[in-house]
Amino acid sequence: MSPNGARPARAHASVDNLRTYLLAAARRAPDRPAVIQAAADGGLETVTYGELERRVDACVEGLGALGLEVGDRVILESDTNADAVATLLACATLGLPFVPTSPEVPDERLLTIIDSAEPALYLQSAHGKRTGIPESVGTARFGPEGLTVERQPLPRVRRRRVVTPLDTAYITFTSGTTGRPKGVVMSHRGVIAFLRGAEAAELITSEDRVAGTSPLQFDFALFDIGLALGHGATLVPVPRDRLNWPRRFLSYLRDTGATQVDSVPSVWRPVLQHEPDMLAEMGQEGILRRIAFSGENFPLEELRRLQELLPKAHFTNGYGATETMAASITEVPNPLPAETERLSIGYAVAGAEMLLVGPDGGPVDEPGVLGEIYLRSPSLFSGYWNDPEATRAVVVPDPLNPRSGQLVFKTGDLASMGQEGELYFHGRADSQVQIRGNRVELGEVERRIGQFDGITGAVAMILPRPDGDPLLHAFVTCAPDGPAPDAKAVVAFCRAALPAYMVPQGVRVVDVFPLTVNGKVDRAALAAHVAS
Ligand SMILES: Nc1ncnc2c1ncn2[C@@H]1O[C@H](COS(=O)(=O)NC(=O)C[C@H](N)c2ccccc2)[C@@H](O)[C@H]1O
Repeated sequence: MSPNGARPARAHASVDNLRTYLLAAARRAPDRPAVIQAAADGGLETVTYGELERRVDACVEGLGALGLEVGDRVILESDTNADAVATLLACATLGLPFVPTSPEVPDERLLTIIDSAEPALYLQSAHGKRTGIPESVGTARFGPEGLTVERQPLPRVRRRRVVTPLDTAYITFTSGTTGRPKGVVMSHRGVIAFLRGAEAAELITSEDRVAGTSPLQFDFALFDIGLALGHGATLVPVPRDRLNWPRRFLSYLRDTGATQVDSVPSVWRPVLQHEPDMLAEMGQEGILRRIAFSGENFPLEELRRLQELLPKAHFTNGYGATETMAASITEVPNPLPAETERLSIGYAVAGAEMLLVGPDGGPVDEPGVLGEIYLRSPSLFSGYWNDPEATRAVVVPDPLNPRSGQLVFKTGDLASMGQEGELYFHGRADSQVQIRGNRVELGEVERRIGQFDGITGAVAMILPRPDGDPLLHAFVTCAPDGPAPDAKAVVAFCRAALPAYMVPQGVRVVDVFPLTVNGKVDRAALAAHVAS
């Protein structure tokens, strides 16, 4: 018998733990819908807060019998749905960090994550198809009635008796520009500090139905789960296959009664291209109260078109990194004023603060001057999994008061400040390059190209060349019914308005922009186009 008896450690109900925070509504109103989702028979299924808590406890019982220790990692592979939410809350109850992944993640990437995280257990749903999980990892399937164990986890010594707010809620592996994935370790205290700060933005009420469109390994999905359940509202996970068919996507939003849609900008691109009329109908009915987006800049031409179709909707720009869950939530005026050339990322959520720091390491406090965003936040991550060096590079002493011991997050993002101290995003610091000694504003190049008749989207990027100046290249999408724009004409159009060093040397038309698994424009894939 282990020293603290057979009972696994638990979180005290009165302290910050993802389970207690997200199931608070279950005690207040157990019969309210927590999740509305696609059912196996093709219809819709409603899972109430009471039923969700029952499923959580069934999973806690199954997990508790495996003899795992607080801190043991559990890979959770699933689409976003009620059972995935119940399983991650069961992990939280027992202090088991969940590592979210989804069925679309390729085998070798999952194996890389398993190699790094060394999980005790791998969980997939009853009909999950993944095979080849290493022998060192226990395997089980989760469902509404709890767990079905296939392979017991290896026995481990257990010493912990209590799950504390500092313990890890989840570890999200980001693609990491260096290729080796970095595990962002997020504590219960960090996640809940962010969700509490987000409450002050008053995005939703308990009457809302929040449609989430992100895969589980993208913390936007965890933001949707946290926002919806934290407010006693209803989460409406949109199945992946619905996202690929605009008509089916819009029908699903209508059938589920979604009042808000949370997504990366690219989710709207096919809808704008193929189903503007259906969207306009829904816009007139005013059923979509809010469109919330995050992850990357929303191209202004596309955002303006979306606003024209949804004149009654509120638009919200969520900015920030997984390392702090997010940083700011900013209302975007609808319609966007004609002269607006750059979206505001406003001010940090309640309880946090965005600082602008100049190249000299000192504060930037004059409007219009570029600086790097440093974020002071209680939702700062615990560090990168097993990578103290990478952690030290971004978790740094407060630049304004280095002796205080307070640590802030060095975001790697550039921004400038407006007249009221609100911030405007200018891109990644590491994507700022000089061409012939001039800093290139890729956003400006993209905006100019986007104004060319018939072009519906533009992505500009710098391709470093071994010998000589980097190459400025642009990729464009165009209206399906229009003629493909002539590359030379586009270059001339840029030359008429941009300084020479910001005129792209090459313009290539693509059908659609390639996307990463999280739905962001896959710039590496575009760059490979040019290399080929
Ligand atoms: N609204 C933006 N405009 C423009 N560039 C952006 C924006 N949101 C991120 N980014 C960029 O994406 C980076 C962070 O990427 S990430 O770690 O994968 N996290 C995300 O993309 C989503 C983020 N965790 C989140 C989740 C939920 C709500 C809000 C924000 C930022 O450093 C920015 O460079």
